[in-house]
Amino acid sequence: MTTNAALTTENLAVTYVGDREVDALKGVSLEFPMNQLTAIIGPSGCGKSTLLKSLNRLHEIQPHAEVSGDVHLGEQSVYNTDDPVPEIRKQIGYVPQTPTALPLSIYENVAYGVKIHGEYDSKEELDDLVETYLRKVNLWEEVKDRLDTPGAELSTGQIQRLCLARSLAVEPDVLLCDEVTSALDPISAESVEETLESLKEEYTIIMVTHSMDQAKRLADEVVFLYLGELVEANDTRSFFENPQHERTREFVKGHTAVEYTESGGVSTTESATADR
Ligand SMILES: Nc1ncnc2c1ncn2[C@@H]1O[C@H](COP(=O)(O)OP(=O)(O)OP(=O)(O)O)[C@@H](O)[C@H]1O
Repeated sequence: MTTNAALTTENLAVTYVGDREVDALKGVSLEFPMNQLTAIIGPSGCGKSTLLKSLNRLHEIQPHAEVSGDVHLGEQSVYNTDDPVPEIRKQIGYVPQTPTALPLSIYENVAYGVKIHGEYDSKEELDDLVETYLRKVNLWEEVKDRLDTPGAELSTGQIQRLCLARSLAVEPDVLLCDEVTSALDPISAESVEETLESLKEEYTIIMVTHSMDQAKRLADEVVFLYLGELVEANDTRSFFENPQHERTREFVKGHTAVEYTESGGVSTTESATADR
């Protein structure tokens, strides 16, 4: 990967210490290049969401998650810092899988974070910001005549783009996207993909996806995890056309599945899927 990294992880490990101890992430060191879209892929349960959420300490809202190692945003440590967590999450935004509008108008959904952080001087400036970010996510033309109506009245795909606009409006350095198209119908998913495509030149985006087709279409870089370990990180073309590791080759050609056994261990199987 390139040395022009927006975000780096150093030996990042996450263990869930609830009823059953799970080493969900095992010492992952990675660089996420600036102004590129990186897709995190791998079989179910391999730690994709855990990695994504640990990048802005979102896993901390779950009980029983222990972390070691560190994440750096540029030179700044995400874990060894006195900065309040909301400030970190402003710099490293997160868009969840399920599109959820705040119980506010379309306008206020976008303005929400900007108002909380107090980063505007006048109503005109806020109006401009709302328009700018609705345009960035290709939603302005669809909603400009009904900005005062509830965000929740939009379609699911529109709400997901509204969520993107809300995250972008606080000007994050990095945007984390957790399977942001998986809850959408194909047409809405396509419009969100088009939005991500248009944003990736300007933003550092890190996206978890189950779809290898989507990773091929959208990603500049691909990170492949397997049972909590980093197997391979490479540019998308090299990753799919010339995988360096046998495990990657197996996944790319057959889609490795992981199943948990009754004793709590894991077994692996190969199965062809339509999702490639
Ligand atoms: N809160 C939790 N408590 C205990 N174990 C957890 C918790 N969250 C995740 N895990 C376990 O950690 C491992 C990694 O989970 P994670 O959700 O990160 O994987 P994933 O690759 O995102 O999975 P999927 O593709 O199915 O969404 C799995 O074994 C999962 O069961």
